Amino acid sequence: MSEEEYSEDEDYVSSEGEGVEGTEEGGEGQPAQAAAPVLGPKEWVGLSSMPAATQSALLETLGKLRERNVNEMTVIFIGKQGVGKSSTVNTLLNERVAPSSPFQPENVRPLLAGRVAAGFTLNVLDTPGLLEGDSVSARGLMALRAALNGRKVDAFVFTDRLDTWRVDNADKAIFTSLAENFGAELWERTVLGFSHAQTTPTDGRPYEEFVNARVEQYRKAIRSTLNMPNLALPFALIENGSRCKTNGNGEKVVNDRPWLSDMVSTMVEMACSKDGYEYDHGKAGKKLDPNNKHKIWILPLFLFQAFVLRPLVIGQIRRDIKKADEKKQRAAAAKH
Ligand SMILES: Nc1nc2c(ncn2[C@@H]2O[C@H](COP(=O)(O)OP(=O)(O)OP(=O)(O)O)[C@@H](O)[C@H]2O)c(=O)[nH]1
Repeated sequence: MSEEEYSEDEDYVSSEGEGVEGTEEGGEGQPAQAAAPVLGPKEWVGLSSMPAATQSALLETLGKLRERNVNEMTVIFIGKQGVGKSSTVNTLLNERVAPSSPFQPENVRPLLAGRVAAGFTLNVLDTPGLLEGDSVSARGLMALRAALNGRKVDAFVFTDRLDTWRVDNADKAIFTSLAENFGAELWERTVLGFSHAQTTPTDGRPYEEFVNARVEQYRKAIRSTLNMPNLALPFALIENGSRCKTNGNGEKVVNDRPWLSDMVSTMVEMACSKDGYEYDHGKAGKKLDPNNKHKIWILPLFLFQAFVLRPLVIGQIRRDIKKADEKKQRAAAAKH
């Protein structure tokens, strides 16, 4: 299996190299083991086995960036567990770079795969799920931070399933957490990716209407949770299942549209419309450290204790001692 893993020093590390270890997360989002040797991105071999129509559509779309003298695009898949992030990375590169399984969700991630075609480098990052039980996963956030550190990201693909209708409090907690830890800028560069898109609406309504309703539900939830009513949040449909329909050109289609080239086109539009996202380590690092949470109160509390509470308590003790002494003296005087 050809698999590349993320290295903190912004390089591409192939697990096929000699003595290369995984990048299991250590504390503070740092990989526990240094990975070596360092290799450059590999040729995008999976592209050549895609249908010719998909190949030319992808090269034409990526060519829009080349026209702007941009030779690289970095996209990162984020979202809950089991929503299809790894599968989409694999489908996009047409290579099994990210292990995807319904039973073993906790793979070594973040994972970076850099692939070069016609002088253009496509960097794709897969990250662990952002939910742990009912709460936002600190491990997931740290892995995302490790993936973002020192890297310019052109588009985030916030992935979820098209065929589930829930956007619950846990989802909203993820929206908020991402904004708090990585800035609202992350959401301004986010494409909503809906997997399991080859589905039949259960209520019998037309497919497009069904898709629009799900997309609008999601957008509304994110915009209102973050109080960002003007977030664009373009969307892409994804179908990684082996039963995905194909058109006459052999391209995988959803609702008669070749979804893979449509998805890449949406990513490229995002990359063209905004400067790449750069993570502010100092700012966000503090948020992720639970020990920093209440540090701001340490000094005021100390001063309050030293200059207000302590004198008050000592004063009260002295008064009590004085009162007790006076009482004793009065009792002794009464005896005589
Ligand atoms: N039918 C269908 N199945 C999908 C699709 N995307 C993913 N799956 C399946 O859903 C399961 C989970 O997919 P993954 O790609 O591992 O999901 P993930 O988001 O990477 O999950 P974690 O590793 O838990 O973070 C796998 O069994 C996939 O085969 C899709 O678009 N359609």
